[in-house]
Amino acid sequence: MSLDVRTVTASDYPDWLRAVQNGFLTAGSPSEDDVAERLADTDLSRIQGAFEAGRCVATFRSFAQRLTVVGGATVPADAISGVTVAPTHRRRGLLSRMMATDLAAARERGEVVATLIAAEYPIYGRFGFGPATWTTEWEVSVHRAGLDPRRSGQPADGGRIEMVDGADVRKYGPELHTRLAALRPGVVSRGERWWKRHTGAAVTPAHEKWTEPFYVIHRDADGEVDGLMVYGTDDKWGDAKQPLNTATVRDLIALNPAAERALWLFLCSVDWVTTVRSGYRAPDDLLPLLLPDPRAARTVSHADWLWLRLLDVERALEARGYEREASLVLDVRDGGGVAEGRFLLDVSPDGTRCVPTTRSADLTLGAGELAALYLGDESARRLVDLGRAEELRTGAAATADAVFRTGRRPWCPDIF
Ligand SMILES: CC(=O)SCCNC(=O)CCNC(=O)[C@H](O)C(C)(C)COP(=O)(O)OP(=O)(O)OC[C@H]1O[C@@H](n2cnc3c(N)ncnc32)[C@H](O)[C@@H]1OP(=O)(O)O
Repeated sequence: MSLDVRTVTASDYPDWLRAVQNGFLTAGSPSEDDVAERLADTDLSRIQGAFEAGRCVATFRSFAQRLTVVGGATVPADAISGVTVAPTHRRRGLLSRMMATDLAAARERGEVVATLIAAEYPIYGRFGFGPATWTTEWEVSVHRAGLDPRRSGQPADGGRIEMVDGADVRKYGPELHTRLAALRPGVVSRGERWWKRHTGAAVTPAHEKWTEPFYVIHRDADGEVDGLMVYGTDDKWGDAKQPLNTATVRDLIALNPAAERALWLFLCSVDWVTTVRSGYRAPDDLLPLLLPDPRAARTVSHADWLWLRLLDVERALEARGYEREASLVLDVRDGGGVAEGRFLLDVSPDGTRCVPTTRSADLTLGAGELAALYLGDESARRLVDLGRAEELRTGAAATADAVFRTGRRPWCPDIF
């Protein structure tokens, strides 16, 4: 039977969406409302499908995104999502084919990186991606945390926590997120639909159950909104009538440590809440260490999160900021792909320059390893010790670490 791999049309879209849903192991088809709402927010020219006998058997989607890099600039990113191949058609190269088409188009459009959240670790390294941010989720036993149970949920520094509703979150959230993006490498842009979906103002897919969460904002002492938290609770009680609620954070944006601290302490002060589940946070979030007893926070998940693929090494390395001056020659291996080459990174008071060079290399590494270093999270020394990078000049890994690494780790709050 012949297989047609092509760009999807509006009439293909319901079946394409059904294939995505089924590929992610949810049976059935999406509702007409869900299809219509997603279609309105979709650039069909960036959606690929493989069709056989009139049925979609593989899916691939990309969309325009901005990624914050070290120093606060953003670069245009090719965000990849909805990658599925039906179990009947796996391991015949369909993903490889659609990925090659998409990355070539992204490079043509001038996008600097490609981004994705990997369903499984082993899938995307072969396509030049590397894990650029990691995430940690904690579960806090509130009674063990050593917090004074008599304290109020309000901060003592003049700031204020207010309970609000979904419409307030749609009002304050986008600007807060934009301000967060200027501060934190790894943050990716959020469209309007994200805010609607996460505040109950969009159609809920038939297979998902929407429950209204609680919404709170934090104001600083001048009344300016500088934090936001969305959390749900589960209404659990013990046999002897003890409250045993778990509060699970769905979203938490804090523009400064005071707001971050106030939001966590607020949640740990809600009566009946005995467990706080943090949601996916930066591995160096303030949460565990701000508690008097950080061991009350058990790590329940720690894993790779945002994967990156550099599409334009020169623009990518010139876009980010560096803590110190440097001159480093990187030999990047990319299987002949777009990141392949030898590049001189020159950081000086006059600015940053990254250009192809014939000078001898200091460090040689794969495209995925360069992606892992790019936002400052990975250590060049560790990559050399793992045998994934080679130091051609003594001290080059230490220089790379001094140049690339950051004080706080990059973090991507979103899944897409
Ligand atoms: C960004 C996102 O959307 S993440 C979501 C990814 N999707 C899923 O996890 C849904 C379930 N899985 C699938 O739909 C499919 O198995 C996919 C999309 C992961 C892979 O699609 P395929 O068409 O089978 O991949 P393709 O045939 O191009 O494989 C290319 C290579 O990757 C390897 N590979 C593919 N998937 C995996 C995997 N899950 N684990 C390990 N290796 C893998 C293949 O073995 C092949 O290796 P080879 O070149 O050495 O032979």
